[in-house]
Amino acid sequence: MIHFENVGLRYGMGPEVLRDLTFDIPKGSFQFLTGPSGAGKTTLMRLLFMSLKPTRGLIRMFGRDIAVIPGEELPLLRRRIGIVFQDFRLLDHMTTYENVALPLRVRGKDEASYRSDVIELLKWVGLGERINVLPPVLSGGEKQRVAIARALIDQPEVLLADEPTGNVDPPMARRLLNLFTELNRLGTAVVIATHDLTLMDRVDARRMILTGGRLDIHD
Ligand SMILES: Nc1ncnc2c1ncn2[C@@H]1O[C@H](COP(=O)(O)OP(=O)(O)OP(=O)(O)O)[C@@H](O)[C@H]1O
Repeated sequence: MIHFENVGLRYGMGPEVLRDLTFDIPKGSFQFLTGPSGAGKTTLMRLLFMSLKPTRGLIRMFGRDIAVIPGEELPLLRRRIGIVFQDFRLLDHMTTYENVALPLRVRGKDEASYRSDVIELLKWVGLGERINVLPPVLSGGEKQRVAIARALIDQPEVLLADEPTGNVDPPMARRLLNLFTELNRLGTAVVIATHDLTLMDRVDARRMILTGGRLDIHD
């Protein structure tokens, strides 16, 4: 579903941050992306979301070479991907409920068809009491859970989550991990960037380890 071949990336005239990355993300697979701080995890997530283009090599997303995809088609391809950014990127003028419902609204779905699903998911991530508030009054951990709910609500083909448990306590981290494994069971390919070893030890999943811009994969 996603294919990288000899991919390299540098920012501006700087050194290569990612080097010679060759790997596949198969349909329905589950993988952790890990490595020391500054190794390039967020950069790789941005390549996977097509918000950065590689400076060399080939990337195929859903069978298409991203170098030749017209810019106006990218938003459509990105809709097949759920993403949790490290900085959450919630819309501050919309309530928790509206933020989570947004991907469904963008698709033109009728609110009556999804309202109860959105509320159920918000309850599952512990935000049942925060449904009608605006993001600026939420804590960091609450914002993170809204961002996760928004990424999951439409059962994307791929889920990319950058440190999705970085702001929550261990029981909530386990609960969120259960949500990711359940989504994966339903067919979504999941990529979770994390430093959290105890989290990784809970799932028998592929580990993609970035060190100094190079990738090692342990199946
Ligand atoms: N916009 C940018 N311009 C220039 N250099 C950048 C930019 N973003 C990241 N870098 C550099 O690229 C390297 C990889 O950064 P990246 O954020 O991808 O690492 P990371 O593994 O996600 O780190 P962390 O675990 O601390 O979040 C770092 O050396 C960083 O300084």
